[in-house]
Amino acid sequence: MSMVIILVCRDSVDEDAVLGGRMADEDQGQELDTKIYEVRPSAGKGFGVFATKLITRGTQIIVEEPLVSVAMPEMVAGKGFKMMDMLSDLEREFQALSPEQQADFLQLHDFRFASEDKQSHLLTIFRSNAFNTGDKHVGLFPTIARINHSCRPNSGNWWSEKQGHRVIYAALDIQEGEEVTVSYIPLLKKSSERQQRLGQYGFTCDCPACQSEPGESDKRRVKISRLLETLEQRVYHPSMKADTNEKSIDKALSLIEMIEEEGLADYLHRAFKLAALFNKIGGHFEDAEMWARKALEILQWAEQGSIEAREILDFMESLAPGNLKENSIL
Ligand SMILES: C[S@@+](CC[C@H](N)C(=O)[O-])C[C@H]1O[C@@H](n2cnc3c(N)ncnc32)[C@H](O)[C@@H]1O
Repeated sequence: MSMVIILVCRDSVDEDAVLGGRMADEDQGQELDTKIYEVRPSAGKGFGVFATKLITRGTQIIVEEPLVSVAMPEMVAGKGFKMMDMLSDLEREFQALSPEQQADFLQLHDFRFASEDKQSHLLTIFRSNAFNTGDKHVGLFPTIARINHSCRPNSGNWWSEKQGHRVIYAALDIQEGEEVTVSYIPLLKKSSERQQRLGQYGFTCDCPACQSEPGESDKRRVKISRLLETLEQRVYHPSMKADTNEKSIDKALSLIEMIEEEGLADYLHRAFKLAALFNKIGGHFEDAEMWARKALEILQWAEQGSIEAREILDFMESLAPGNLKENSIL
């Protein structure tokens, strides 16, 4: 749902250490269980985050505020972010940290290209680990930074503007001992494009999607991407023809199936929402409510009162018999 903007981390860590993380989320009135994960070495990937017991889908695994957050540097087409513009902000933020926090920062992965041997470590560590903190800022989350990438991740990743924290939640059941994974990049791309993006992080992904039968997964992802885009446009300009809307419902259902087959759980809420909207347009209010409820469930795993979750709640309210004559989609 929310995405890493950054570059790479290198694979040279002190493999003796096992780290813990901050796990209390008082704002959401929820005590998170500190023992559900541990940070430990992950073969060939440096550190990783692992489930220490079954983590059922929907569980918030990590809720973390950024240690530092700075304005996003300007993006230059074809060249990426102007990282040097960020350095002075980063140095100022770093100086304001306690010695322990500075140590937490400096322990994180530090990927640098060969041409960067003189580059500031603050900058390369930050670049290797940072996640968005809103549309215009980017920050460092020391525990979340230990989560490795998969193109078929088992966890979702959400920035809460209201709470000022990032949430990692289980999008699927995660078995005891299984590694917790998120995606660093947009996933509705072919494997070759994904690998190119991940090259900036200094590794080649060997997740099940990247190892699967060449072509199959790529084709499905391209199809999912096109269908999502088409249906998300069409739903706000629905056809007056009943059979066209019925076809859109079928397409939304096949979208859900493809997303499930491809193991992209983090994209499901968008497809559920489409199924809900097209069912309402088609006058199938019970089905509309059922799909809306599924979308809401996922959105609420990440954040109870988000704008997106409230939109779905409003939609569900609009399905009540007295409200239907309004005839708006949401
Ligand atoms: C944000 S850090 C993740 C945590 C890191 N493994 C650590 O030890 O702190 C990103 C770095 O982890 C490694 N990494 C992440 N996902 C990986 C994957 N799927 N395969 C291999 N290495 C991966 C790469 O070195 C990457 O630059």
